[in-house]
Amino acid sequence: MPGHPRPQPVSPPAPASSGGDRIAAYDWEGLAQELDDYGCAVLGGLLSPEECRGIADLYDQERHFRSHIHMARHGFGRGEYRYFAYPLPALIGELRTALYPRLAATANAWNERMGIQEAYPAAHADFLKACHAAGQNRPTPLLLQYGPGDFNCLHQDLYGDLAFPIQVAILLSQPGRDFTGGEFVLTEQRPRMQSRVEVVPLRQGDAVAFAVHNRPVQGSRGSYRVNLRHGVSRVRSGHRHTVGLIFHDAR
Ligand SMILES: O=C(O)CCC(=O)C(=O)O
Ligand SMILES: [Fe+2]
Repeated sequence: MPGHPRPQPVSPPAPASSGGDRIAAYDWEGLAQELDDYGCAVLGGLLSPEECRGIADLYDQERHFRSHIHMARHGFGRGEYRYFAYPLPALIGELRTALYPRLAATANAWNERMGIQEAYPAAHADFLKACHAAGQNRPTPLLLQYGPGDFNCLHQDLYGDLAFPIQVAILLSQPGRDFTGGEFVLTEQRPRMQSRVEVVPLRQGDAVAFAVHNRPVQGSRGSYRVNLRHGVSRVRSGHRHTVGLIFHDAR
């Protein structure tokens, strides 16, 4: 149109990189240090807003899931979630497989410091084989949905004897626009001391990796073991979706 700058041709969107490439691009030395220091670490911008919406939209498509939990019925809080069925959506499966070896390095170092004999294999497929041999066959990645007033009580996602000690949650909604409140929180119970709390600020598409159960903390006289729980504070308005990536299968 005369007098108007010509719109630039719209270039096709860059093809999304695979889950594996994305995970490899993070500074894992830095993330491992954060996990050691605080029991949690944030992977900023793991998913694009479009991917977040695409995954959140799966919530109403029954065929992707094996079970549906209403948290209030179990005393878990208020809100609901669904466990994915196998096969997992491709991106979720790729991210879980690619995250595992990075987190296993930290998990193995923690076990050594805590005097726990167990060592996690380098490949997720091998860890899943061990889960299956222990009778834990059901997939645990989940999609959570919170509305106004909903919250997730402090808990630990342990589903059998075999448990991988670090898990990941990805925020799919945009704080401030889609919801308010609904902060991800972690508590750390320390032996003979008062508990410590961590509130993790997340943007849409950010992931937080965190200790599920126990981790070692460096004290002035060696390491001591702390007991963690995670949860979500009350959603004050709007709707909040997250994906949880748990690395052990469930009994
Ligand atoms: O909704 C959240 O941020 C936490 C969900 C959760 O408990 C989990 O992924 O295990
Ligand atoms: Fe959880």
